[in-house]
Amino acid sequence: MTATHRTTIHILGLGAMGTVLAVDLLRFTNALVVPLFRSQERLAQFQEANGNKTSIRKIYLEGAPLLSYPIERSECPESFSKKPIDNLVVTTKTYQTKEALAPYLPYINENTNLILIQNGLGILELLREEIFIDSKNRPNLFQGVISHGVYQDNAGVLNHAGWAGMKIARLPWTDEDMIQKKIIVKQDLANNSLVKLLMEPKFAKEFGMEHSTYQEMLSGQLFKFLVNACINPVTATLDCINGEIKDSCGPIFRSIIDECLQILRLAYKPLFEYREKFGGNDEYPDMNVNEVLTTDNMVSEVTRIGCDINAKNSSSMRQDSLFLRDIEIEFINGYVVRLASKLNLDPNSSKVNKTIQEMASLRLALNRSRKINGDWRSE
Ligand SMILES: NC(=O)C1=CN([C@@H]2O[C@H](COP(=O)(O)OP(=O)(O)OC[C@H]3O[C@@H](n4cnc5c(N)ncnc54)[C@H](OP(=O)(O)O)[C@@H]3O)[C@@H](O)[C@H]2O)C=CC1
Ligand SMILES: CC(C)(CO)C(=O)C(=O)O
Repeated sequence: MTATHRTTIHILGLGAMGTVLAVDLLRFTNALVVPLFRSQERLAQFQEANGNKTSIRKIYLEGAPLLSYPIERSECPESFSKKPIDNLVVTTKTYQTKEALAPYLPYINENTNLILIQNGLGILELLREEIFIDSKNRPNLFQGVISHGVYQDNAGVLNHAGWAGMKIARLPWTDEDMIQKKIIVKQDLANNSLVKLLMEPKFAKEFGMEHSTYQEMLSGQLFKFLVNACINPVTATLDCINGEIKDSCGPIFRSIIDECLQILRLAYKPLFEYREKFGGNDEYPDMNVNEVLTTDNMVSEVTRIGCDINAKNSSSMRQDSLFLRDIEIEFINGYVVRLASKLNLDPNSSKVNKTIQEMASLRLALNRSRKINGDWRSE
């Protein structure tokens, strides 16, 4: 009798997103889920505090069940098996990616499948230009655009608050490969171990997985990017809950979105010209981003998703700012500023996003200063 094959998947970043993924992989697949911790000390903390289990409370479900699953094997740089990595999930914050990957680079090769499950843009450029420079040794790269909402409560429990699924696609290492044929999706679903695992029917249904071409996923990624470019820095700077600004956020969201779209249309030209070039060609999926990614539509959609659907949510950037953690601004509004510079545009073309970036960073600095010097308002 042949032993059942088990896919091994390493998770770099067992935080909110890493945990929500790990728990459902353990619930619905027979994968060997191996978290990679930053140090021996952090690994020991996990084992002592959690009894080698990963847990999450599904508060969107009746009774808000707490789900816990044993972790068979955990590793860190010191204890790593030193064998080639088959499948690697990166669920660290964007600004932690390079440092987190560093100890494992010798074990990532052209047979490794690596998926980024992160908000924002700019990590692909970081991987291409600073980490996987040798094109012959680059892993198969994928992106996950995740819309589940997870926060850690005061008791330290992770709460899965919003169920909203995840889109995945193979990332192109070069801009020339940005537009993919439908056959790429079929081939990965049939042959790629990571895609096969993430698209296993029970898991895919429960986690809301959608597997598509890069251009289809990118359209969703830019949509989510505009949501984050508005909600995250504005609520962090104002220190408010998302829904509080619902009736007054229109002008600032319009300024941010209008400037973002002017720059994104230049940087992702093939995507915005897609319908003209590939419309009617059955080898490619039908898609028209120009109907969705418009300023008027996105002001309405960002307000609906950010201030209606997520009205009671504290944005992840406000949470990071309140807890004095670094914020992901460099990979959201800061990315737009860098993109404008890379495209040799006039600095004024990204003035709004630069100011938003500076204000969010100033708010974090103020929160940190108040922690050290006290809050002068109460003196
Ligand atoms: N939370 C949410 O609801 C959503 C988050 N996202 C995005 O997902 C991404 C991850 O966010 P989230 O899960 O909330 O972040 P968290 O801060 O909850 O998790 C990040 C994890 O990465 C770990 N980590 C950091 N550096 C290293 C390292 N060098 N080696 C190993 N592990 C490391 C951290 O561990 P340690 O404790 O040791 O620092 C932490 O457990 C972000 O881009 C975020 O914007 C997207 C949609 C929703
Ligand atoms: C959707 C939104 C804006 C919810 O707050 C989010 O993704 C975040 O907070 O990072």
